[in-house]
Amino acid sequence: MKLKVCGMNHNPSKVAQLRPDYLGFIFWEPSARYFSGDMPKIPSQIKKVGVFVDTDQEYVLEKVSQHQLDAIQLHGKESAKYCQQLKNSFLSFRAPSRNLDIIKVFSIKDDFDFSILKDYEEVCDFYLFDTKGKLPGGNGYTFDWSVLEKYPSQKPYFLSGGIGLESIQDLQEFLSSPASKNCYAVDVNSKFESAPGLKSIEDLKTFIESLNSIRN
Ligand SMILES: O=C(O)c1ccccc1N[C@@H]1O[C@H](COP(=O)(O)O)[C@@H](O)[C@H]1O
Repeated sequence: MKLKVCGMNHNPSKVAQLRPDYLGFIFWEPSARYFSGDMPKIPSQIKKVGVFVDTDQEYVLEKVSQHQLDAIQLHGKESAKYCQQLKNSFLSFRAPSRNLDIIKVFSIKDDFDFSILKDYEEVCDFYLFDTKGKLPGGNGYTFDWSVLEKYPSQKPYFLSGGIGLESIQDLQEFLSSPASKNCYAVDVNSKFESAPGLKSIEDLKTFIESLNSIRN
């Protein structure tokens, strides 16, 4: 099980020392976690993810290039066509040896119509399931993960939305259930903060230890 820590702002280098698989940077200006600084040096094995919400493709590509992003997380209502166009544009301006993964987010309230995924199957690399809330993301609430029992795809997905230290037992149960078959990564954000964008290193350490014990 991979781990993504999102909403990097004030202490990304400290979080990077914990060696998560992914670090997320929010490029949606209204967010309290909006990242506008210089990218610190991050070990190359940690993938840098840019999080965008219904924005111009030029802006996305500019950030990809400026910060050498490895993946983009599309956290709005981006269409499958938008995802395809982004991938094509990226391929046309980047050396083919570099990759850009597209993570398309879908927000879940009580139930979810998985038929919507059909259009995205060919044009993104991962899905991410978050909780529907007032904001596009970072709401800090979990959704009922049993919805994923009906997940119809083989595509790996990130499990997100309000995951915190108190979620460990639920995670353990979920990850040993058939519903988690294609769960590729756990994504954490606001539940590990003492202020927006300032991650609690001690809490993350505790979480990583627990996640590792579930993984083994
Ligand atoms: O965190 C934000 O401010 C944010 C703003 C706009 C889009 C996405 C955002 N965060 C993403 O939301 C999920 C869930 O976060 P949480 O655990 O509920 O706080 C996470 O993937 C973040 O990348």
